[in-house]
Amino acid sequence: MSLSKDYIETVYKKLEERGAHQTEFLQAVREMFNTIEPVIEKKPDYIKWNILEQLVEPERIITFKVPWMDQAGKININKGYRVQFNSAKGPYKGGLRFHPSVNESIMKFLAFEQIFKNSLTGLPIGGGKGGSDFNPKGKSDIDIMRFCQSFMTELHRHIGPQLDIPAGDIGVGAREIGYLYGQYKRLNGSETGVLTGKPISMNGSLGRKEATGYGLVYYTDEMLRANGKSFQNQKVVVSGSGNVAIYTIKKVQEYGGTVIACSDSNGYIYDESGIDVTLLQEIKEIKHLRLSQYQTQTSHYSEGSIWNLNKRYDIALPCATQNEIDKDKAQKIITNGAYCVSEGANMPSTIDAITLYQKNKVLYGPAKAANAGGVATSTLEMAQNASHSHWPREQVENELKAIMKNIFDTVNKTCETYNLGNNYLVGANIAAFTQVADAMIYQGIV
Ligand SMILES: NC(=O)C1=CN([C@@H]2O[C@H](COP(=O)(O)OP(=O)(O)OC[C@H]3O[C@@H](n4cnc5c(N)ncnc54)[C@H](O)[C@@H]3O)[C@@H](O)[C@H]2O)C=CC1
Ligand SMILES: O=C(O)CCC(=O)C(=O)O
Repeated sequence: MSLSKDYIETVYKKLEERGAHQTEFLQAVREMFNTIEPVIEKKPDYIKWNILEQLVEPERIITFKVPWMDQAGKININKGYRVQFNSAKGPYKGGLRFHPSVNESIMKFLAFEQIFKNSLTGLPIGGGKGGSDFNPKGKSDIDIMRFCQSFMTELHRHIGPQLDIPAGDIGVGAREIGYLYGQYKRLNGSETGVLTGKPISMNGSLGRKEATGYGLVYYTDEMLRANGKSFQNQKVVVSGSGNVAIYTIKKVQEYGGTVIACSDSNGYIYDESGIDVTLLQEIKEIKHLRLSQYQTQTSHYSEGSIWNLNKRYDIALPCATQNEIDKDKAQKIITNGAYCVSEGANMPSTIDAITLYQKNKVLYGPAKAANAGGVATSTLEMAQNASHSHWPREQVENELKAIMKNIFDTVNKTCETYNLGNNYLVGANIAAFTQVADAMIYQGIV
């Protein structure tokens, strides 16, 4: 075994021994560690500074109790988290997730991914993530507000515009960010730059809501065009029907593709003539109903995973949740004819699924590059708040487009430098890792 391989495996083994039960976090680290041997080999300083061991240990994990009384007078207790993982590139930045599956492993994997994603944007932001095992599904506005107020009553002392700037993720949209900000303001006074993804009337940025989905399509379009293809006349499957999925579907349609299926956690709709995104928005974004309520003359609803669909399509855009595509589902996607998988969700593909994409020469856009448009636009929101300005939609969208193109160019150039062909996963990981690791070395042992 080479010195660098030996170093990588020693650090991983130690991490595994210390927390074997944190499977999602270990998976995210394994996926990164599988790809960085060439840079560790090239730069002995990474071993000298023990960068990998420094990198996998969060700078701080805040865990707290979130007690709240619901409308019926029942007292509920949830767990709250904020993982402040790495600040080498700037203040901690990353979303909040409210979902019953939330635990420390999921928070750590998301924060770990965020470090590298944020670095790829080229903007001065470190990596963090937070959330709660609170389930917002089916809750009234009053219950959501009470939970958010209690959550922020603790979180407010750990965040700030120069320290840590949370935003949304699964289960946290503009409504939740609004309630969280209201409580922050009661406790600390006006400080608009402390949260992003705010409603527009509360100094949020135009274009933030659409940014992750639009950014995914901009990034994927760059990747397709670099390989002589485009969205034009392509059949596309998008998982999820939340924030990222809806704006992905919208932009794919603008780019000439047809989205034939989308899903929620219960099932999926299939419509060969294309999803009616206006109807989808009405059902999911406005009325917060189940996807089974979507009905047109040509649509069919089925229970189960969308990745079990047996139809021919060209491009798969997973936009729901982690590990939604395992090896068998990846095989099905390939058998259905898809030549491109590009990720809107964080870590939607297992390591075995990724290996299968690579064996079958599937064009693969890894999440940390492909879905970076949301956090990039959050940083544009921070810039607007800090300069007491409000940019027109066109300005935000142009900046987002330029950032996504720049991310693809950086990844592509790294592929050229390291002779990786179009292995964009390794290109993205190496480009992101070197940025963060070099910044850490400049700052010494901190
Ligand atoms: N909102 C943002 O700006 C960003 C979100 N992401 C990632 O995108 C993904 C989706 O997030 P959002 O759209 O913001 O959340 P959301 O809460 O608006 O929507 C989540 C969607 O995923 C579906 N879903 C959740 N669990 C599922 C499961 N086990 N199986 C199938 N479907 C499931 C839900 O039904 C819903 O349609 C997540 O992985 C998130 O981390 C990534 C970058 C930024
Ligand atoms: O907008 C942000 O700060 C965070 C977005 C996010 O959570 C993500 O990129 O996964």
